[in-house]
Parts: sequence; structure tokens; C-alpha cells
Amino acid sequence: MSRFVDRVTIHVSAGNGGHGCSSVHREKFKPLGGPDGGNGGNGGNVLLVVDPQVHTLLDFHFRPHAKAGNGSPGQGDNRDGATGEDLVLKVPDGTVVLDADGSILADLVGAGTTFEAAQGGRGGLGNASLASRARKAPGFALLGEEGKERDLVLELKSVADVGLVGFPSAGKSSLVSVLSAAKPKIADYPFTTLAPNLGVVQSAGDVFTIADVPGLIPGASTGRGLGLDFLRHLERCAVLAHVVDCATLESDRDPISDIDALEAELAAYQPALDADHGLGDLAERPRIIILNKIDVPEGAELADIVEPELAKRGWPIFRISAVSREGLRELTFALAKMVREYREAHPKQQARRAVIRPKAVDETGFTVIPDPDEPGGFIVRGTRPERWIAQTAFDNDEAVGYLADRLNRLGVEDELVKQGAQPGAPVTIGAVTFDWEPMTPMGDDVPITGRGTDIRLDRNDRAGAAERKEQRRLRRAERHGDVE
Ligand SMILES: Nc1nc2c(ncn2[C@@H]2O[C@H](COP(=O)(O)OP(=O)(O)OP(=O)(O)O)[C@@H](O)[C@H]2O)c(=O)[nH]1
Ligand SMILES: [Mg+2]
Repeated sequence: MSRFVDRVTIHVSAGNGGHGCSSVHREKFKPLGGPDGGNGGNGGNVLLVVDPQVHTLLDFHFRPHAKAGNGSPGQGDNRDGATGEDLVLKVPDGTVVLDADGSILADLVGAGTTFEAAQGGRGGLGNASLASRARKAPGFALLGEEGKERDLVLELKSVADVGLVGFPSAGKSSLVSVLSAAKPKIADYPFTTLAPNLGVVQSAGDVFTIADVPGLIPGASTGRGLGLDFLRHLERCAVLAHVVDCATLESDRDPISDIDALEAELAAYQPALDADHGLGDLAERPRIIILNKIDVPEGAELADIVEPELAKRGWPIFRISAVSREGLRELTFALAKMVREYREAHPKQQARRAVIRPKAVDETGFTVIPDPDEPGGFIVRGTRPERWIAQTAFDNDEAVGYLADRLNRLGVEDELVKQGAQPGAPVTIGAVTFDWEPMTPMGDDVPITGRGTDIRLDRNDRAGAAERKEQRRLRRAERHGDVE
């Protein structure tokens, strides 16, 4: 049996957006061609897609890093850059996606169900797209955004028809090995099975899968033993089969108390998934009792004794031996019938083919808070302001002016005034800090910035504010004579 990896951490990075291009159309005898820089292509996304042909997360175990293609930069002559290629990672049906903190982001059920694991960065606009009536020939373009990166945890919950429930060494793996072609490890010490094994059982016209789940012990629902990891594999099984060891040598155990103890664990287990898979609660899942090891004389005797008592619960009871193979035919028929009935009552979930995206954050707003590390300073947070900062080529004054206009239109300047920001206050947005220069001390309207320069924003490395202010004053004076 191939190795079964049911939990991996992966690191996904989407592609970066291509930079926009700043270019001016050139043609013989037409010196004043318009801007013709194309847009950068968007970066590729990282997508997780359910593929029924994939059964384990093993590949991710060996290759935990996934990176989608970058968008190409725009070019002159209005040529847009190509979009970066999406990276599609195939995952098994029943994969649960969690973030690094363990919260569930998505539960991928059904072939084709897709989860957008990381979104590609947007391509930057070229100067052709940035042209407007007020800014006829922009001498700048926007930078491409970096693709999103993050760590994700993938967990596989076996999607088996029958889940075997039992104490360690009850014979679960032995049973799977004689009912199917699977060859799980079998040994006479507890917790032999450390990860579930799936077996495919064929019985007359029926085919169903059976999951050999690691042994459960009292306290499993609170994480004891190998606890929760295993209970979670039972969540998706249609039928739960108690495998009871009738020949245990432990004096404080017998079939009835074994079943009671494990039923208590099933009842206490809080499924991590919503009960929206048509399966309902674990407690209501159909049950079957398998009394194992009746090839041992004491086992057969004990089975005789407990059977009438167990029959009161109304669950079908089968006496078998995984070693002598007694009783297996009847058991297989019964399981096949239960699975068939269950499937008829719960039609298979339609492949949803849905694309699941991480919860959309509010993109419209922004917040301004005092900077705890910088007296008199402020921090501006928000998807848009932060994106705009990332799109700005700070070595181009015109690009910086465009940024200032955008921030102003969003209301960042007003908010800073409202919060009492003084001219020259260090304001941080994303990775950049600059000295704030209010444009409208007298309530004047902001003039549309001309080509090449802007006085409101300047990249700041947080050193020598007075010195830079002086430099800016000088530049401003110089510019005064500029022909614009
Ligand atoms: N005599 C007898 N021994 C059995 C039978 N079924 C299993 N055993 C033995 O019981 C021991 C445990 O069997 P496993 O199949 O590994 O038990 P398990 O329930 O998978 O145990 P864990 O993986 O530890 O939870 C092994 O030594 C088996 O040979 C049976 O029907 N009769
Ligand atoms: Mg086992």
C-alpha cells in the first residue's frame, strides 16, 4: 500500500504582475506621438482543484513549494504583457484547506471543486492607459503588484464508505487485508496503524471502500492516544463498523464496555466540518457490530455471551475471524447492502465545480491611526492605499504625484487633517514612510500635477527630515522656472 500522507503544510506563491510600460509613440515626421506603453500582465494564481485520480497528499510532502507564473511587462506600441500562467495543484477529493493558524478556509468536495489559494498580483497600467484629459502624456507607468504568498495546511479526510472503529489490536487492519487487496501493516502491539489505509471491497455487483482507521481509546475525543487525528477520518464515512476483539487478554475490557467506551468518544467528538455533507452527526451514522477473533475458542464463547445483550441496540451483528476468514462472506454482503441503501438515501453530492475564494476583504475603506513608534506620525492602512504604494515607482516624481492625487481623492489627506497631522509628519503606508506635506492649507483645491514633478510626496528613509525639507524647498524654487 502506498504511503498515506494526510496532512501537509505547503507554501504557495502567486505570480507577480508585470510592470506597465511608459513609452511614446514614434513615427517619422510625427514628433508628437501619444503615449503607447502597454499594461503589464496579471500574475498567475495558485489554484487547488479536486481531481478524483489523486488519492494522497504525498506529492506535496515532497514538493511543498508552489509558485505560479509571473505576468510579463507591457511594451511600447500598446502591447500588453502576457498573463502569468496559473499553477493548478491537484488535490484528492475531501481535502480540507486550513490557514497556518488552523482555521478552515475551504472543504473541497466533488471533482473540479476549486480553491483559489493565492491570487496573482495585478499588472501595472502602462502610460497609454493612464492618459486622461488632464494628463495627456503621462511620463510614467504603474508597477506590477507582487503575487500573494502564504502557508496553507492541507488535510485529507478519507472519503470511505465504511469506517472501522475499534480499540487498538482489535483486528481492523487484518480485516481490511482479507476483504480487499490493501496490505496494511498488522502486528500484535497497539497503534500499529498510524495513518488510515483505504481498501476497495468488491462484493457481487457492489464496490465500496473501507477505511482502516487507527485504534481509538477512551479520551480520544479530547486528543488522547492518536485521538482527534483519527476521529476526523470517520467524519465522512457512510457506515461505522465496530470491530470488537473478543479474545482480548486485558481483564478490564469486554465487547460491551469496548463499544460503550467508543460510542462515548464518537458522541463527544465535535466534527470540525459543518454537518452539511448530508451525513449528519457521527452519532446518527448507521452502525454494524463485528465480533472478531472467533477462531480463538474463548473468543467464540465470549461472542455467544454478549450477543443477546448487544442485539438490544438494534445494530446488525456479525461474528467473524480475520484469521480463519470465517463469516466474511456474510459480512461483506451486509456491508455492501448498507452502503447501497445509504447511497440511495443520500444521493452523491453533485460535483460543485465551484470556485472558492478566500473571504473578500473590504477593499473600499482605509484607516488612519497614530504611529506608536513615531511621535506625531501616522499609519494609513487599507487595501487600496497599500496597493497604490506598491504600484508606484518612487524614482519618478510624476508617478509620485499621481499617487498623491489618488490618496487625496480617497480622502486620506482629509483624514490626516482631521486627526491633527502637522506638516512634515511622518506618514507610513505599506512599506513606505514619507513626510506629509498638506497641499491645501488654505482650503484651495489640489492643482492637477503637471508632468515630471510633484512636491507633496517624497520617499523617506526616516533620516534628516529637516535636511530633506530644505532640499525640497530648493527643488521647488528651481522648478518655479520650469517650462511646463
Ligand atoms: N486469532 C486471531 N487473531 C487476530 C484476528 N484478527 C487480528 N488478529 C491479530 O490481532 C493483532 C492485531 O491485529 P491488527 O489487524 O494489527 O489490529 P488493528 O485493529 O489494526 O490494530 P491497531 O492498528 O493497532 O489499531 C494481530 O496480531 C493479528 O494477527 C483474528 O480474527 N483471530
Ligand atoms: Mg491497524
